[in-house]
Amino acid sequence: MATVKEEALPLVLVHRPPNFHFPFKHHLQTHFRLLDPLDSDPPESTHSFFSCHAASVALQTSVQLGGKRVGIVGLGSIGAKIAKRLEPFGCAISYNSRRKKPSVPFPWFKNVYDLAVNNDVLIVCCMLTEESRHIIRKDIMTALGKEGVIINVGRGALIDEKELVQLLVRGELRGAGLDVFENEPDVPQELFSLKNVVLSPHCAAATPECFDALEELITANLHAFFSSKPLQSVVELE
Ligand SMILES: NC(=O)C1=CN([C@@H]2O[C@H](COP(=O)(O)OP(=O)(O)OC[C@H]3O[C@@H](n4cnc5c(N)ncnc54)[C@H](O)[C@@H]3O)[C@@H](O)[C@H]2O)C=CC1
Ligand SMILES: O=CC(=O)O
Repeated sequence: MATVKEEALPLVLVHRPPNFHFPFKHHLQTHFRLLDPLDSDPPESTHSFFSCHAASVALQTSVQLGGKRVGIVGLGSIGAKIAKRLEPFGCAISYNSRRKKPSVPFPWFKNVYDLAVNNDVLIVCCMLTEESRHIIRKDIMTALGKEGVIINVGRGALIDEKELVQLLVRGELRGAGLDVFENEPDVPQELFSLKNVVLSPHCAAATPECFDALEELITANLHAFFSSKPLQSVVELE
């Protein structure tokens, strides 16, 4: 059997191209379920502050999406599409990324603390690296304030989960929508009994359409690679 020396293998990293269609309906359902009090049909796997309570309770505790200041942590492929869909609801979008993106019209905050101070909602969708681990620390969540809502569809370890749970338990955050957890599949028990939290089991991308699209992308990249053609969505290492 022919063998290839490890050092002879070229390493090419690819990621999803900007036009890669994730099932954003699903992603945004995750967000809107938390933010839209009119949503009355969450899957059974989730419990919702807004939808699992009597209408009278929900009325006192509803959050209106329109007009909210939404800060996006990581304005990549997913973040940009979330912004595009939130704008028509009248949300004021701003973002944090390592560098300002010249083609993006939204205000950029150089650090996550300032983003938190200036927003009502934080949506976390940056990649997890050593640099971004616990990018959402206690002081960031405290800066967001008691009326603040945090949504995480990126990776659990982007948020200091212990601190998040404590703040939610003590009512020092208004709510959270979490698709990802720091030690999956373990989810902190406290979260299950909180009424101001929406949980989903890391399923924001789990649709047949998404998996078909991923398969197509991987196949196209392999074809391109073995025919010495340009690959789609090559990761530029900085
Ligand atoms: N919950 C789920 O099912 C899914 C979760 N994901 C997660 O969402 C992440 C984002 O996905 P895409 O938007 O497709 O990736 P992307 O690569 O297009 O965007 C990631 C963004 O994060 C930014 N970023 C990296 N380090 C940062 C830092 N230290 N501070 C601020 N921003 C930083 C990058 O500049 C980039 O704009 C993925 O890395 C993955 O972990 C992705 C798909 C499904
Ligand atoms: O979490 C899922 C992913 O595709 O990344």
